[in-house]
Amino acid sequence: MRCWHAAVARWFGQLKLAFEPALEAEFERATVRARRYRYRRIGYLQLAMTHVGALGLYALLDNATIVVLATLAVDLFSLGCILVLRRKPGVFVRESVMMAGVLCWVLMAETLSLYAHARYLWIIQTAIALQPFLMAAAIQLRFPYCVAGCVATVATVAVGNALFSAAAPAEQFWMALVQAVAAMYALFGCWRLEQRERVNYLAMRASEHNARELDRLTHHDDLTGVLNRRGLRRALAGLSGPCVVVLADVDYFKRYNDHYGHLAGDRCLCRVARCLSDTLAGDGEVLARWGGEEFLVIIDTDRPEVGAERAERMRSAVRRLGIAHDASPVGAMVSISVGYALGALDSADNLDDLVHRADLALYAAKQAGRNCVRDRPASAVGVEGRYGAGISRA
Ligand SMILES: Nc1nc2c(ncn2[C@@H]2O[C@H](COP(=O)(O)OP(=O)(O)OP(=O)(O)O)[C@@H](O)[C@H]2O)c(=O)[nH]1
Repeated sequence: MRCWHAAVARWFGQLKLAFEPALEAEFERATVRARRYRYRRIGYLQLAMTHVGALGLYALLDNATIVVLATLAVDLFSLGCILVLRRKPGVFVRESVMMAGVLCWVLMAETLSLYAHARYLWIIQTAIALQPFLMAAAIQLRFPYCVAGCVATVATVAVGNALFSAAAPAEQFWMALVQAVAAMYALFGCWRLEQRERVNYLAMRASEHNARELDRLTHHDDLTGVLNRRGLRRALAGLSGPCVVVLADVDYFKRYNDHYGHLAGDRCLCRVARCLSDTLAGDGEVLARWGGEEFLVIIDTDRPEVGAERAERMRSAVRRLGIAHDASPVGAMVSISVGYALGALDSADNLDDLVHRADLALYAAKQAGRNCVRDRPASAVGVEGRYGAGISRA
């Protein structure tokens, strides 16, 4: 019993076609190219089919002029559709034009049926009944437009039959039945195809999201969101030339963890990472978490003074954050020590060498009392002395 209920609920759930509006617009954007391409292809197909159909009608009808005129009308309409589609119209114009293209066929068949011998009428009427099939199976109009198209087709045929058809009432009833079944089938087919397309779209979206997430996890640090080592190597792949490597390390971070707890330590690292990221000047600069509480910045420059300026900017920015660190001997606030080195990046392979040189400078900064900047090799930059008060030169 429950199974039965669940199946019905699932089926009704599947009947829903609509995404929320934002997703609807995204779906339209994602599928519009394929749709335009398919519609154009159908336009060309319709041109070819019109001519094949015209040959058949020529054999059925005595009146050649009306066949030529009807063929010409459909030709012009098909070409018009193709031209409109080339101009990349919005969804309303695009779907309406295609729907009108189908109706054009219906009208042509209705007009021709006026001139048909009574014994051929059923052929033409069946052709009319097949129009909604064409819509659903080949054109695959968006569902609301398919509904409008089917209603318009059935109405056109009903009015045409009532006013002009020479068929007997019993024949008219069977023809109407065939058309109704065809229209229902078309609606169902169109709904099913669009439903599939939507489900596929959602699956594609989910897999793209997963791929992005995998990429993010592989190349970014989970805690701070900045690049990790692997991400940094990828960002540097293919780059070569002079650069400045800046290595920053949070001072007395073990004490911070011990004093405030590991979670607070995590939050502190996140704030420091965001702060360092804000100090980057643009495309030529990359920030990564090198490990634990160490951050690395690569600056695409051959001028050591740029490295000195950027390193000092990082140091003072972190200090300005004003994160309390009661266990730190360096002014009861979180601070970083920074070392930088100028070098040449031949490939991502010699990155370790450059980092090693920056690490030596960082070591010098730690030796100098922390919360300061040093370069590599011995020529220390007394940053506080140069940019402000406090830490002395090593
Ligand atoms: N909360 C937190 N702590 C971390 C993380 N990664 C590394 N640490 C801690 O960072 C601390 C680094 O300590 P040390 O290498 O001794 O350096 P320090 O205490 O900062 O001292 P100096 O660098 O010499 O100023 C260790 O206690 C690590 O546990 C992390 O992701 N989160």
